[in-house]
Amino acid sequence: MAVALRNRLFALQLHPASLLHPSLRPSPHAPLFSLPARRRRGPCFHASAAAASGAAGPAASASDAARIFQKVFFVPPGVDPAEVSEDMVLPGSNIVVGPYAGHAQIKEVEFLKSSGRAKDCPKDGRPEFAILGRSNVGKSSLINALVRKKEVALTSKKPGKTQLINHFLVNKSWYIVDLPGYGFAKAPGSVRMDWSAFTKGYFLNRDTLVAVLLLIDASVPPQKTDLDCANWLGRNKIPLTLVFTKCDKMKRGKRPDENIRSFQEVIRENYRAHPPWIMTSSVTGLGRDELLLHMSQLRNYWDQ
Ligand SMILES: Nc1nc2c(ncn2[C@@H]2O[C@H](COP(=O)(O)OP(=O)(O)OP(=O)(O)O)[C@@H](O)[C@H]2O)c(=O)[nH]1
Ligand SMILES: [Mg+2]
Repeated sequence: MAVALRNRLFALQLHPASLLHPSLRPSPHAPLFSLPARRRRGPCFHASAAAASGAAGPAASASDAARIFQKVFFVPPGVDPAEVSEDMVLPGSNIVVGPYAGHAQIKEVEFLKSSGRAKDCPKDGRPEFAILGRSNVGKSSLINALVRKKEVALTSKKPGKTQLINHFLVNKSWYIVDLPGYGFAKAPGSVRMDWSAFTKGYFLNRDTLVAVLLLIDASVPPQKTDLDCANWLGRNKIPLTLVFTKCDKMKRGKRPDENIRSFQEVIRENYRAHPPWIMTSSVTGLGRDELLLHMSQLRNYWDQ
């Protein structure tokens, strides 16, 4: 298993996780990792047995370093937590690549429809990823970067550009969903999303939702609205991946990785375990291939 995964990573010309900035490496005090179970279809990605229970499992004979790895990294189904090693982790993330990863490239993408309400969204049963985050965090830009097209999703310097639920059909088989941003208090009432109605109608009832990609602006310190949102998703057992955006930017002398670390420290208080996270930049393409690979393993597992 480990050899196959290593080969796959090598074939993708990814760099080993040892290139992670030291500040992003797991600390011995990092929280246990788990991802909420997928609703209605049984258990989804979860912490290793040892990490979930705190008991000594197969990891008992592993080194301290290996045990820390198993606790802070996202260990997908099909991977024996005791076999996890640094070179199986996607660079700039805490995500281990498992056997469900594959077919990550996007060959074609088409805009399918915009919906004003959750109940108007497509009902064809295809799996989907929702792109969620504050206004201006870079949701539409990330979609364009993922699909490698400039204007598939419309972007703007002004917050509040995306105002409807936009479904993009990828490779005729799954959806990326661009959502309006939250936390844009200045938007006039007519263009402001009714988030309380939306969350009930979409996140809590969308059976085809594989995961939420919660975008966090890494160029600014942790924001309360983002933490509230992450906590809400966690409480409602909706699988999420934290996608840090704008990692190319520096602001107020703070490096993005310091902001990321601060965010993780705060979220740790509310999460029993840490969700998967990944660093990206829509300007430089940082994290693009890695995020697509992660999405492929979530999708393929969901689809089986
Ligand atoms: N430097 C940098 N700028 C970015 C990045 N991603 C987005 N931006 C800029 O941030 C601004 C907002 O980007 P959008 O993609 O429109 O953000 P959004 O989250 O879709 O915004 P709303 O639709 O208003 O909620 C634009 O000016 C983008 O060019 C990034 O990775 N790095
Ligand atoms: Mg947008």
